[in-house]
Amino acid sequence: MDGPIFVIEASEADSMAKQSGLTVLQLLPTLVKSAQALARTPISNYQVGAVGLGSSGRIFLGGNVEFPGLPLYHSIHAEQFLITNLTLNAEPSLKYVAVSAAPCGHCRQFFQEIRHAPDIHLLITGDSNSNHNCKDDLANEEQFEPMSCLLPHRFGPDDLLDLRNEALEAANKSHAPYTNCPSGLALMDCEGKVFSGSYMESAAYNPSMGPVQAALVAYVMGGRGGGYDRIVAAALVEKQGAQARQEETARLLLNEISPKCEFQGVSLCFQSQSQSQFQ
Ligand SMILES: O=c1ccn([C@H]2C[C@H](O)[C@@H](CO)O2)c(=O)[nH]1
Ligand SMILES: [Zn+2]
Repeated sequence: MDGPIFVIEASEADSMAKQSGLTVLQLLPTLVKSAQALARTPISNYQVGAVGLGSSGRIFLGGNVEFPGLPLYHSIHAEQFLITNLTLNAEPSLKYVAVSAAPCGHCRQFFQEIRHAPDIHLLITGDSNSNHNCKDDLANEEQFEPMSCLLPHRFGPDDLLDLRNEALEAANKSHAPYTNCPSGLALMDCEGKVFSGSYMESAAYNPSMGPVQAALVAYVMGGRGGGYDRIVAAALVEKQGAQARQEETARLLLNEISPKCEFQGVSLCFQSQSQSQFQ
């Protein structure tokens, strides 16, 4: 039984384009309607279609999916469907996307996880009534907008990696003579400013200062009086198998004061007893 089509092979995409006298790029918006037809929208009856061209020349389709009886956040956006489709099919990278409606903020952020995200180009076709098959209205490359315009000042995986390096640097500055379990935590605010803190142990144990508290001191001092909700990401680096683990307690505190903060816990091996070997 032939089911709905979610992936078009490169050779098939080529011949489809040739048959319609189009380039493969121009073919994308003409497929948006087919992508919309893949949507499962029992709640909104609002069908979003997303069509993507990968570096292999394959074309991928995605539609939004809603689940009645559950909170709305269980829904899958068409863009997320598309990106998942690419991942499931091991597509190396996404180059161009045509989508029936402007992607929401979450989707723009979700696109950032893809390799070379700022270079992905996107075209918003409008609803299914707009006719991109029309020869006078053929999509050309300039009509596709780069993701860097759709989401300026991006927060991407590199930021989190930078944050991890900051946390590592802070861990190296720890004072942990009693457990030999150094740790460091770096926070990032919504402007991209980073605040880091190092673990400091006390001979009386309990007065020890956790890396999350130390980083929050840095934030309170340097964060221009802003609320904790301005903290968007945190990275913690600590020793693998540490007997004094910080991750759970750091998560607990940050979850409480800044629930939307993205948290990354990293446990790393020591190569020797020396803290300078921490990596
Ligand atoms: O970027 C967006 C925004 C919304 N939707 C879907 C979610 C829901 O099913 C419907 C109404 O919001 O549209 C998408 O697919 N992508
Ligand atoms: Zn969305």
